Amino acid sequence: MTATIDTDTPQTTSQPTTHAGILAWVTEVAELTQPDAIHWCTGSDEEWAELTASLEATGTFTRLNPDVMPNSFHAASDPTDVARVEDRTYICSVDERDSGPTNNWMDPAEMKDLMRGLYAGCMRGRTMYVIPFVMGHVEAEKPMFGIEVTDSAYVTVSMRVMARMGTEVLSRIEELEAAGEDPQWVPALHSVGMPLEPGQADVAWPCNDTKYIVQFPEERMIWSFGSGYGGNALLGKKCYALRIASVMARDEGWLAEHMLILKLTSPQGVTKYVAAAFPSACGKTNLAMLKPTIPGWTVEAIGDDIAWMRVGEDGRLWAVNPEFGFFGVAPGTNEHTNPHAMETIRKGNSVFTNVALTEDGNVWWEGLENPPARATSWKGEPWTPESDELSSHANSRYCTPIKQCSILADEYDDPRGVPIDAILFGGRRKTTIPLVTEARDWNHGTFMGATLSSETTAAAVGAVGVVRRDPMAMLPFIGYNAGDYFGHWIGMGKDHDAAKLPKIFYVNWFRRDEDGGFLWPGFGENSRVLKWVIERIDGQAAAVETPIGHVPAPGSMDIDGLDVTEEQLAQALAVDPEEWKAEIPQIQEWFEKFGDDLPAVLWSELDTLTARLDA
Ligand SMILES: Nc1nc2c(ncn2[C@@H]2O[C@H](COP(=O)(O)OP(=O)(O)OP(=O)(O)O)[C@@H](O)[C@H]2O)c(=O)[nH]1
Ligand SMILES: O=C([O-])CC(=O)C(=O)O
Ligand SMILES: [Mn+2]
Repeated sequence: MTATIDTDTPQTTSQPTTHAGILAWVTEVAELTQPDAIHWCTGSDEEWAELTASLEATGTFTRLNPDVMPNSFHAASDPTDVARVEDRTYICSVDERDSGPTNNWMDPAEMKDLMRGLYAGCMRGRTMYVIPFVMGHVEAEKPMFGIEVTDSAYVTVSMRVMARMGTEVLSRIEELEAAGEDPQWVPALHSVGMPLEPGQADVAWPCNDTKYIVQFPEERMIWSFGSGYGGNALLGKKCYALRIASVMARDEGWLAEHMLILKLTSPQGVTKYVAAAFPSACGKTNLAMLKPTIPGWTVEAIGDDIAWMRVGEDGRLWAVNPEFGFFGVAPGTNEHTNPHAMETIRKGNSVFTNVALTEDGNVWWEGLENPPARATSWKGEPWTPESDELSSHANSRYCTPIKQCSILADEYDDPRGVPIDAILFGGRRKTTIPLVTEARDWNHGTFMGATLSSETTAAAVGAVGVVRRDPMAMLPFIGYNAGDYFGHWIGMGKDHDAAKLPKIFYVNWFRRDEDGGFLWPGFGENSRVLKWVIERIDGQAAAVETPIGHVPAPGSMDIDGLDVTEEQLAQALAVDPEEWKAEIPQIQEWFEKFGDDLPAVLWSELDTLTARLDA
């Protein structure tokens, strides 16, 4: 289907669209980037077979043993291209003020000049793939279309797992056009930035030391260069569904958030929906697929990374997961921590990046059961359990179709989504933050989100374990001025009946004792916290009022059969006024960054907290 020929005009698979705007843009990109061939993606199984075979041929993919991981592949990245690059990520708004103090900014015209220089001829010797995709449902009231153009077959294969894509999407765009509507689509340009000269052999993981991940918020446009890593290159995910969508959400009165969505059913058959924002590699996937340890409770997954939430006619906040797959952290995933993820993965049709490859054609990573006697590490070196180095990168990932998840809730397929009862904010903090705290009201909950702090993880390039403010777990993903973003959150409570909006809670699974051990066992045991949250909403569980909000009253949390001492639980739940007083100047410094753009309500919340701690 895709032919590679050496002429000035790229060979194109049969022209699949009559859409003038899309054709014009694809032509413009091809003229700039000079690919050898253009491939319009259909999303078919044949195309998957063709692309994965070509990735095997270039050494990017190793096919796994079909008896253990059917139709699945191992990939190892260049060792320098393993995570999101936050210092190379830009919000190029027309006005610098609109990108705010938490984003990198460059004048859009200047950035385009610079990047056109990088893109010029950058696809020489390669095929340019055109991926029509939709984030969310094609049948949504206003479908959120995108066209990603990329010179990476790895990205194309991964996009097929992570988003609804292909002919079906293009047909829907054309159909809406024909009906006289004006379907919007986000142009998303990606290149690994490594052209091939005639005769030059390719490498398994092409990329470029120069990287730019750029959002043009007013134009709703994305330009990415130099990286093949998920969050930098699968442009439907962080770039569109969070950065660009957060701008759309601000303008249109909804929320685009870094949140999981789960459905919780009690032994009495009462159903609740919970959304939770934790920073990257801080437990969203694990909570979304939780296997409760308390009898009679069930969790079904709806999403593990992104939630788009709109207030419905009933005044409630309705959430959809715009994605189609899981791009999950591999290390630490096992039969105990996340049995449902393991079951999902074992069905195959997956891409594993930067994990170890075993001699029998399987994958392995730190934390998984049954370490192999010998394996090849993610760096391509021989590895044994005695090796000093890790077998897998700390941010190694599996990319797996969501439909394979046996606990996927039926509501996942409903374009209206689900009405959210509770929002959890959470981070990775060794001290200070209790296991669970309930906000007094929407504004207090927004304050909790706006001051959320967490230790940095391997999901982004840079130091790991450094505490930083990560508001609503969205620090790297807010596509505009974070001060305005806080204002938008406050506004949601003002413009709507706050009583019908979700109740907000702050959780911390990561608090430690003096010896550095976790005070709370986490994973399936987090169902006990979810139960308390639901019982608070229903007015059943008791709480104690503290300066920072309501925490579980002694005896109010179900700890039946839990292997935790009273002392440990008390420590996990403790509110230490001295620790909190030490937070105040840090929060103050954080808020000062935003100057006059910080909503006054948040300053009042800080004053209230300070006064309560002093009382
Ligand atoms: N101690 C403890 N660790 C947890 C818990 N839940 C998750 N983790 C650890 O958190 C890390 C990654 O969590 P994920 O669920 O994959 O993270 P995520 O929030 O989905 O991350 P992104 O995909 O990067 O947005 C792994 O190292 C897990 O072992 C928990 O309840 N307790
Ligand atoms: O973006 C990625 O590559 C993975 C992810 O979910 C995150 O970092 O939050
Ligand atoms: Mn994420």
